[in-house]
Amino acid sequence: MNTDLATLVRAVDFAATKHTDQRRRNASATPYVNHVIGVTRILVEAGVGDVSVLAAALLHDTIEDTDTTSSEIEHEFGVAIRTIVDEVTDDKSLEKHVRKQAQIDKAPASSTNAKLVKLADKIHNLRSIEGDPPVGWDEKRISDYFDWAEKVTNGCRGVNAHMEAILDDLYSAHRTKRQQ
Ligand SMILES: Nc1nc2c(ncn2[C@@H]2O[C@H](COP(=O)(O)OP(=O)(O)O)[C@@H](OP(=O)(O)OP(=O)(O)O)[C@H]2O)c(=O)[nH]1
Repeated sequence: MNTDLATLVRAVDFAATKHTDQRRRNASATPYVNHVIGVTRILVEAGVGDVSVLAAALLHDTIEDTDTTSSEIEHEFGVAIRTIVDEVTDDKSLEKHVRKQAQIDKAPASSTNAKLVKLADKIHNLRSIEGDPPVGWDEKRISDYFDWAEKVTNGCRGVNAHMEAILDDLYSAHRTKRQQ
């Protein structure tokens, strides 16, 4: 058996099961699992082939947004994948502004693997905000998200030129749009 392929298929199955009742906040309420699959696709297209990073991308919102525990991830997928998922998991018990600041503060000292997942995650969120924003988000909320995401991803630079170039283009296009 190809164990890397098996790990990835188990991760996508696990994520689809855990996120089964969740939807994104866009108008068409896209199934949540589309986000984590999209994030993983961005990594693959950026040349990332490490199965631990790809599996962690598929699982990156399971602890934060479902009943999944860190030990469950470790039991199912091992320590390496659990470590990356833990690193990119926000502490939802914190107040929103503290949690958002923590992402900015934690980014520079994160592992390379966690930075890769963060960059892809933000690319997917920013692209979807441009084309199909969460319901109720006005121009200011969108701009605030771009500004915050830029601070987080600035702390993740130096790990993947392809994704960093995509982000540069997204931030620059958004600035141009804002000035019009
Ligand atoms: N663009 C977009 N985002 C959506 C959508 N549905 C849910 N989200 C999530 O909403 C978060 C951004 O909304 P905020 O109001 O800033 O944050 P909050 O949900 O954490 O309070 C993102 O999480 P994040 O904390 O930035 O990243 P993550 O680490 O949770 O992925 C994103 O994953 C959607 O339809 N479009």
